[in-house]
Amino acid sequence: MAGRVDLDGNQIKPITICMIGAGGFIGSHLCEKLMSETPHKVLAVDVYNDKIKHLLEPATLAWADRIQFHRINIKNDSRLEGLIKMADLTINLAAICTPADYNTRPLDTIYSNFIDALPVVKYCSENGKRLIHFSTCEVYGKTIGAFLPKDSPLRQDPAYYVLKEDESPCIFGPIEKQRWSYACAKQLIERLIYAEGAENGLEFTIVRPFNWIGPRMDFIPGIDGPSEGVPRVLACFSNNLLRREPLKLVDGGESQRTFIYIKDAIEAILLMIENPARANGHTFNVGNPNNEVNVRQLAEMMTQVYSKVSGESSIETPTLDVSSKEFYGEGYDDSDKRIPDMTIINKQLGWNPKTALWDLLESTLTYQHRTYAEAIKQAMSKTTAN
Ligand SMILES: NC(=O)c1ccc[n+]([C@@H]2O[C@H](COP(=O)([O-])OP(=O)(O)OC[C@H]3O[C@@H](n4cnc5c(N)ncnc54)[C@H](O)[C@@H]3O)[C@@H](O)[C@H]2O)c1
Ligand SMILES: O=c1ccn([C@@H]2O[C@H](COP(=O)(O)OP(=O)(O)O[C@H]3OC[C@](O)(CO)[C@H]3O)[C@@H](O)[C@H]2O)c(=O)[nH]1
Repeated sequence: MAGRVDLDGNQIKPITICMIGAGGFIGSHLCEKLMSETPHKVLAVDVYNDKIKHLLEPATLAWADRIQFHRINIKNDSRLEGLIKMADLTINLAAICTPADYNTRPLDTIYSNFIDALPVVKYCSENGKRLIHFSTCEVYGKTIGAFLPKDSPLRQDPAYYVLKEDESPCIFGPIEKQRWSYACAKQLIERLIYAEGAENGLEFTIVRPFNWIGPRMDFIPGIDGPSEGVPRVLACFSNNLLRREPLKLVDGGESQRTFIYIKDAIEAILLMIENPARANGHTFNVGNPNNEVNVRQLAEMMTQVYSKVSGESSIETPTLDVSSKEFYGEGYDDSDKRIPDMTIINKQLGWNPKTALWDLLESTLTYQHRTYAEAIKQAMSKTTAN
């Protein structure tokens, strides 16, 4: 760790980071990276710590004096401002960010993604502290291309669907499509942060993740999360594969996504943390434009990869079509296609993603199989016995 330098050749000084939402999927990987590869300290704030337990215990771990867990709900805890004041940088990851919640719990979604983030922005601005805020690729909503006639040759032109931080519009559906409650709340907090930068000099960076996936993402229903819960697609499909049931394709599985391996994405965040002069004032897409599939192709690939890592053959009918109303309920809508433009992050931080989709699915599904296969077998045999 000695002699680490930033992208401009300057010595990197150890800093203290207040990481809100540190106990979640991204937070757990970021904490791991900061502990194992940097000298920085982390004040880890969350309501849960299961995903970072391995970093907190035992006290003999090499980084034991560099990470502290604070069980705090940022909705209503006066300790938050003190922690932000103690830190050089605040990273805010806290959010409700599973699509199944956006149309069924729209108020919680809006409060979580806008109202609860307000004090964080305010404390950073008032105390002259730097902020890295996690937004989402969903702020782009639908592509311009989605509104072109199905047979239009313009649909082949990247200008109509590649998503650019400083050019693309944010296109959401009507208000009764409550799916967009999340994207709209994220967009407004981005605008507020930008305005704090413009009017009050807040030093900020906004991150727009494009479907980061990997180990520890969400939960497996009935094992380490509620039986009726609906996580994001990686965990939904992992759950189906582990239980040997068909993978459910919402509205034909036609929506397209680009998936990036969490470990590649975390490299980008570390560059932002350690290169403030290059990252401040910017909004960055963080994704892998080379890993595009539609959801049906994702299901097929996951089925093949899971067979390989588990040694089990796939079931006779591997997928099942379901309507979005049946799966998510009233008010669901979808982003059609999400390809990140990489110009800004490339220019500012020289960062590029590395891992191909097949490879990231192989390491992720190996983890899912090792972590959950036995627990699922036991849970399923109990259900059969009852
Ligand atoms: N994973 C992705 O691909 C992705 C994509 C787009 C945007 N994002 C954004 O990145 C951030 C992190 O996402 P994630 O995938 O790690 O989600 P996650 O749900 O795993 O992590 C969020 C964490 O925030 C915590 N949290 C929520 N409300 C809180 C509160 N009031 N007080 C304290 N802690 C609270 C949760 O307990 C959880 O541990 C979110 O802001 C999300 O919108 C993620
Ligand atoms: O069993 C399932 C689950 C989902 N789908 C479809 O897969 C697409 C992707 O779904 P998911 O990963 O759950 O979420 P989104 O990509 O739509 O949204 C996320 O993007 C970033 C973030 O902001 C945070 O992670 C979040 O909002 C989608 O088309 C589902 O309908 C399926 O077919 N079967």
